[in-house]
Amino acid sequence: MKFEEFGLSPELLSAVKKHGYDEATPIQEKTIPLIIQGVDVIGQAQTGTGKTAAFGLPILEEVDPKNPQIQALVISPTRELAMQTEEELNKLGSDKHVKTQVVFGGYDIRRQIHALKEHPQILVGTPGRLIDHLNRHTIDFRGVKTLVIDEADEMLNMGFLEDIETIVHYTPDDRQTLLFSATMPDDIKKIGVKFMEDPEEVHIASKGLTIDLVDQYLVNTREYEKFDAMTRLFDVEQPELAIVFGRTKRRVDELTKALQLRGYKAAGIHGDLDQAARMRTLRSFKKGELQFLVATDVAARGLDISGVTHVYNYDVPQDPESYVHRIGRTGRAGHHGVSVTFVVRGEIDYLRAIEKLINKRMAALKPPSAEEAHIARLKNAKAETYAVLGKTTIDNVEDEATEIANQYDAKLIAAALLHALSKDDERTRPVDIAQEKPLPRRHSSSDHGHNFRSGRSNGNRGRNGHSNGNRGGRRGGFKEEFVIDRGHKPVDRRNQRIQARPKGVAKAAPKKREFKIVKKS
Ligand SMILES: Nc1ncnc2c1ncn2[C@@H]1O[C@H](COP(=O)(O)OP(=O)(O)OP(=O)(O)O)[C@@H](O)[C@H]1O
Repeated sequence: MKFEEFGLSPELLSAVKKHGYDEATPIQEKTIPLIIQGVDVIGQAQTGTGKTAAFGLPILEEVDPKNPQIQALVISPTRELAMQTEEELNKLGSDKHVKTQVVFGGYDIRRQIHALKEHPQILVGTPGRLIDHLNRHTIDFRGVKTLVIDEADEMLNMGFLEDIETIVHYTPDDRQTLLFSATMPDDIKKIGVKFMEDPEEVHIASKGLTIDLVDQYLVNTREYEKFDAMTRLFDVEQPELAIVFGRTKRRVDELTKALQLRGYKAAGIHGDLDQAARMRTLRSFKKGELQFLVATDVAARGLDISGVTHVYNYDVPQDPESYVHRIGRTGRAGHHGVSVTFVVRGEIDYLRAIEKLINKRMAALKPPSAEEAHIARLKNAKAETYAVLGKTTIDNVEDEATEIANQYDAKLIAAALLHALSKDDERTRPVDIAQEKPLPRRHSSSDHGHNFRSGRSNGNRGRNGHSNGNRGGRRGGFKEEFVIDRGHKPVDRRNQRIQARPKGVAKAAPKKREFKIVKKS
């Protein structure tokens, strides 16, 4: 279906064209007309299939650029995703002169307050910072006509739910509410429906939850062999741009250091890094200056980085939905991708739960041996040698080149080049990665990952926030003392409450929250 058929205004159609969109994707085709009609919508479609524009375009259609109020609010789970969504809405709305703004933690709030005085019509934000602004009366949601809860199943899970309830209380009752995600477990959907009125559900039917464009493999391995298995695969597969997911922040730090030690261009991203460092890393990765982005689940949802060819799950994700989102960072917008998930004995139940959710068996991949990896590196070094020779001239190095050629045999010189380019020594350096125990046994393989047996796994130290998926007790069987706005530093909100409501909003202030570590037995 062509975008013209939606009856969108010419300013939006020109922006869509500039964006290079020709045909609407299935989720766009189904949801755009409904949203324009004002219906509440639950939109579920596979990763990378254009859900942002599916809610963005109809919102932009309805926004009045002459009205200075915030007319649409989009809540996102991570800062990076909030930024990306705002950028996309900004581009699509630029010809219509719609003002957009993003607010998230880790940045000077005064600057955001200053920018809010420009009166954006669309605001995108992460829950923690939106609540900060509500506390300070620096945002007013009385003009909100449409509320979007993006990555809705994540946002309505225990870790975020209270924040969402708080924010929703500040928006008008007659607003339109939209929930979007690639995954939507029934129990979470039931919670979402409470914020909606007669919602229409749009589920783009497909064989499975994951995109067919991603070839999904698994590697059965042992914990102590995992890193070598993964790097040997790198040497054989030569991924152009890859994301490696680790379960915890410590894991991400260790993997990043170890990859760097072995000469890979890698950098890590997780919630304990300051925002400037996170953004720097993401920018370098997008520019292709890094080959590997090592990340916790902070990068699992929504991030649209073109050219990601491979996703490696160094640790099997704790909940199956997380798997869908992680591997959805590749195979986007019609491109092909590969995912590899490493599974240690004792975590097979998790693999089965994933396979059940995605309705697909992953193909087992035998990790390359040290010899096979060496041969692959040599093959690449040979290709590189020819490429280098093809563009090398004697200019500027004549004397030195003659000196070396007089002393050494040509074969030896070629061997030196091959050794240097294959990085054989670097690639086999010993590294130090703490061995983690497997995840605790799954309680049930039919619960879609939302009801794990109690207690922490040894690898998941308590306040890891998003990285262990145990934010609110629902998944991990314990309540955390800290609420984490995904990717933010832990915020102790035990004594925090909303102090006041914006004028004229007759909603009860939410109850004081108490977060304690409570191990369920
Ligand atoms: N109609 C279209 N034609 C071509 N490309 C599109 C179209 N709509 C969106 N895209 C592009 O597809 C990519 C994925 O879109 P988007 O990030 O909205 O996916 P998503 O469904 O929200 O994914 P996720 O579930 O991972 O958040 C983006 O680069 C976007 O610009």
